[in-house]
Amino acid sequence: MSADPTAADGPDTPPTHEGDGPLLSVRGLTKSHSGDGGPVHAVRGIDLDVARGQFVAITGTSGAGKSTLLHLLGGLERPDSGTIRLAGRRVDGLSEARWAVLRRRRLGIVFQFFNLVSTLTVADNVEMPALLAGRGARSGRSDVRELLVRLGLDGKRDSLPGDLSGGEQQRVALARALVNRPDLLLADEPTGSLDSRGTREVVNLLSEFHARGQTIVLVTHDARVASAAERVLTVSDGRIVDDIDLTDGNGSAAGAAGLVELAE
Ligand SMILES: Nc1ncnc2c1ncn2[C@@H]1O[C@H](COP(=O)(O)OP(=O)(O)OP(=O)(O)O)[C@@H](O)[C@H]1O
Repeated sequence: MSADPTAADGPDTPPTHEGDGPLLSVRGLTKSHSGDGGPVHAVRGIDLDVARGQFVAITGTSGAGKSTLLHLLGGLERPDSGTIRLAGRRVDGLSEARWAVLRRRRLGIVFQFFNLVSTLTVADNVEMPALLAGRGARSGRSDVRELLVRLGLDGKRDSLPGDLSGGEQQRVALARALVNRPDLLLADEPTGSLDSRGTREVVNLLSEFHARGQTIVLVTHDARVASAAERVLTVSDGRIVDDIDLTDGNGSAAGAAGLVELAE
């Protein structure tokens, strides 16, 4: 992995080596939104470590603060206090421009609504982040081809997003998020607008990428989706109130049961 181009550390930050410690480390994270009746304390002091390769699902009732937390982790919103470290480097104080670089090079983000460019083909949508990250078109294209094949979308490479099913569009969004081989995939309700078939497709792909070592942090309302993860956090009123390890002790997700359920 190349040196972090976005280093935001001040002199107080001890040097760390990538690979040491958790991929993601959050301490004392808080965030309020301004609401009509005063500040809404969406995130109220979250501590969280996510190991490399871990698949973490964040669940909780509506308004619990899940999306705000995910947005903070992706630099889409700024914390009021607390620290976020990615691969040992503090990133919470990065400028907009540096967050943009970080997102392009090291993060993949998927949302409920796929945010594809409607006038670009599937292949061009997927290739876009590789081009934006300054990777040569040729290496970008071979990665795009490989991803489209792996995601079962090769036959759709020249289609426009509007001609695809919801599940297919989310697979394109997933391919776009993964094309730069991100350290961390963040997903906010990625199955929230899909039917059960689309949900199954996306969950199976997430499980497959996790099995290949992809670190994933996913927000979901859907217990079946959460059960594909190996660790499930419950957020309530801006705090983590439960942290369950679903692995069976051998490193494999007990959530395979969830996949079976989805496949029926
Ligand atoms: N931009 C905003 N401005 C004002 N309040 C906000 C904003 N975004 C979120 N909130 C409030 O912050 C709290 C947490 O919202 P958040 O969207 O993080 O919760 P959530 O758990 O993701 O909910 P849902 O599952 O419904 O998406 C809620 O009370 C919400 O109304």
